[in-house]
Amino acid sequence: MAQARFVGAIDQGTTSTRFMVFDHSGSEVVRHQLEHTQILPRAGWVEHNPIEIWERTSAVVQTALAKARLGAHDLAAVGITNQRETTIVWDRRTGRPLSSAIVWQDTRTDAIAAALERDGRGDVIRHRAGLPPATYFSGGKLQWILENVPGAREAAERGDALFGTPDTWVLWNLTGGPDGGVHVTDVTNASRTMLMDLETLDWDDELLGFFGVPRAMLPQIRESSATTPYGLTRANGPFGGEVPITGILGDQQAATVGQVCFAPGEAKNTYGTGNFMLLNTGTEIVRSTSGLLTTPAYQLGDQPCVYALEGSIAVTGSAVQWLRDQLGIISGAAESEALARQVDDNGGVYFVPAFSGLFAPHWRSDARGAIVGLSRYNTNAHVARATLEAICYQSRDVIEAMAADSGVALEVLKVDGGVTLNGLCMQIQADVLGVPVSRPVVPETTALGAAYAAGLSVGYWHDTDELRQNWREDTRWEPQWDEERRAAGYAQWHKAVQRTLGWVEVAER
Ligand SMILES: Nc1ncnc2c1ncn2[C@@H]1O[C@H](COP(=O)(O)OP(=O)(O)O)[C@@H](O)[C@H]1O
Ligand SMILES: O=P(O)(O)OC[C@H](O)CO
Repeated sequence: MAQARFVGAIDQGTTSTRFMVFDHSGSEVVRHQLEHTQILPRAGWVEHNPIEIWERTSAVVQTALAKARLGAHDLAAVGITNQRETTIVWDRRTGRPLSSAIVWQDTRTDAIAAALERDGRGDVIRHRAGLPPATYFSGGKLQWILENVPGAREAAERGDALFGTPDTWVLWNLTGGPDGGVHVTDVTNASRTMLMDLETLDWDDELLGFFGVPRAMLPQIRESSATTPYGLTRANGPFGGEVPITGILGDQQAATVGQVCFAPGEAKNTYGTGNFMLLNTGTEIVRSTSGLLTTPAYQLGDQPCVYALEGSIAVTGSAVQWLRDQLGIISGAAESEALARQVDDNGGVYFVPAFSGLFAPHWRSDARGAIVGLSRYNTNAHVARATLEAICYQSRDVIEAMAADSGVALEVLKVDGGVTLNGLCMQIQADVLGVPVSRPVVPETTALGAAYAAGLSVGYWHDTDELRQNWREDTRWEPQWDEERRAAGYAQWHKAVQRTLGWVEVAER
C-alpha cells in the first residue's frame, strides 16, 4: 500500500475546535475551525457543553476533509491536542455527560483548593504532582461533580461514570463511544489533575483519597506518541474510515513539540486565551521554588518522559476580548494594536487582569483585576496599551521565576498563538524582557505538535532531528527600550500587582 500523504490533528481548544492536516514539511494542507458556547452561569463559573464539543469536533473533521477532497486513506495517523484540566464526567453506557464540563478557568472550587493547604496535603500535592493546590486543576473539579451532581458518586463507584479531559472525551467518541470506545489519556494531560505521581506516571492512591476519586472512573495513562495506536477512528464516524490515533498531548505541551523545543533549556511561550510558557528540563524533574509547575513535556514512544517547568497565566488574550466584549472600546482583537499605537507609552496606567485570581508565579485566588494609575489625562488608548503591556509583564514574571528555578537565562523567546499577530505587543514583549522575540513561519504550533507526535509513532517522521528541519523563523522583534525604562516599568507593574492581592475572601470549607 502506498504511504498516506498527510497527518491530521484535532485541536480541541478553550474557545474553538479545529482540525488541521499537515504534509511532511509541516506545512498546512487544510483546516476548519468552529467556536463553541462559553457558558457563564455565575461569577467565576465557566462551563462547556461536552456534546457540543463532540459535535463541533466531528463537523470540523468532516468539513476540512471535504474541502481538500481527502479521505481516511490519505492520513497516516491522527493526533489529538486539547485544552487541559477541563473536566468531563459521562455515563459509559449511554455516552451522556453527567453535567457540563467544568473549564480550567472556573474558580468554583476555591474552597476545596484552600482546604487542601491544611494538614500538609498541599505540600504532598506540590511534591508528588508538581502542582500547587489551585482551582485550575481537574482534581477539585472532579470532586465537585462527585459531591454536587445527583447520582454521580454512585455511578462512579459502580464503574458506570467515566472521567476525562477533552482529549479522552474526543478519543472515546472517535473510537466508538458506548460501543467499545477507548478510555485513555496521556501523561501530559493526566499530570494536570493533581492525581498523578510525576515519577511513576501513574494515578496515586493517596492523591485519589484527597479528592475521594474512585480509580475505576479514570482513564489509562499512556505515552504522548503511541508505541501502538490508542485506537482506530470508527468507519461510521467523521473520518469515514479507520485511521490510527497515535498522538495525544495537552495543547501547551503540543506547542512545545511544535516549536521543536526538544533540548533542555529550550522554551516557548504561547499567547492565546491565557499564556503558557514551557521550559524543557530534560528527563530530570525540576521542582519549582518560584511558583512554577512541574509537568511532563512529552513522552515519545518507549523513551523516558521529558519534563518541563511551566508558567501558566490565566488571562492574556482574553483581556483583549474583554476590551471588545465588556468595555466595547474595540470592535475586534486586532484593533487593540491600532488603538494602543495612538500613544507612545501607557501614560502611567497599569492593568492587572486578575479575573480568575492570579496564576503563576503568584497562585493567589484572592486577587481580582485592577486598572491603576489613572488620571484625567488618560484615554482608551492608554487602557489598550496597558492591556498589551499586562500580557508582556505577566510573561516577564514567569520568565524571572524560570531563571530562578533553572538558572537558564533566555537568549531568545520563541512565541506562538493568536496574540502574536499583534506586532506592537510582541515589540513590547522584547522591550520588557530585553531579549529578542521570535515567531515561526507555521504559527499553528499546537496542532503541528500533535501531528508530530502522531506521525513519529507511525514512522511518517523518523525522529525529532527531522522535525527540527521544519522550523523556520518568520519574524523577530529586537528590544528597543533602554535599561532604565525597562526597570522603571517593571517596578510599577509590581506595585500594581500588589494592589490586586487579597481583594476577595475565599470561603472556608
Ligand atoms: N491582533 C490581536 N491582538 C491582540 N490579541 C489578539 C489578536 N488576535 C487574536 N488575539 C487574541 O488571541 C486569542 C485567541 O488566540 P488563540 O491562539 O486562537 O487562542 P486559544 O487557543 O486560547 O483559543 C483571543 O483571546 C484574542 O483576543
Ligand atoms: O485552549 P487554550 O489554548 O486556551 O489552552 C488552555 C490551556 O490548556 C489551559 O491549561
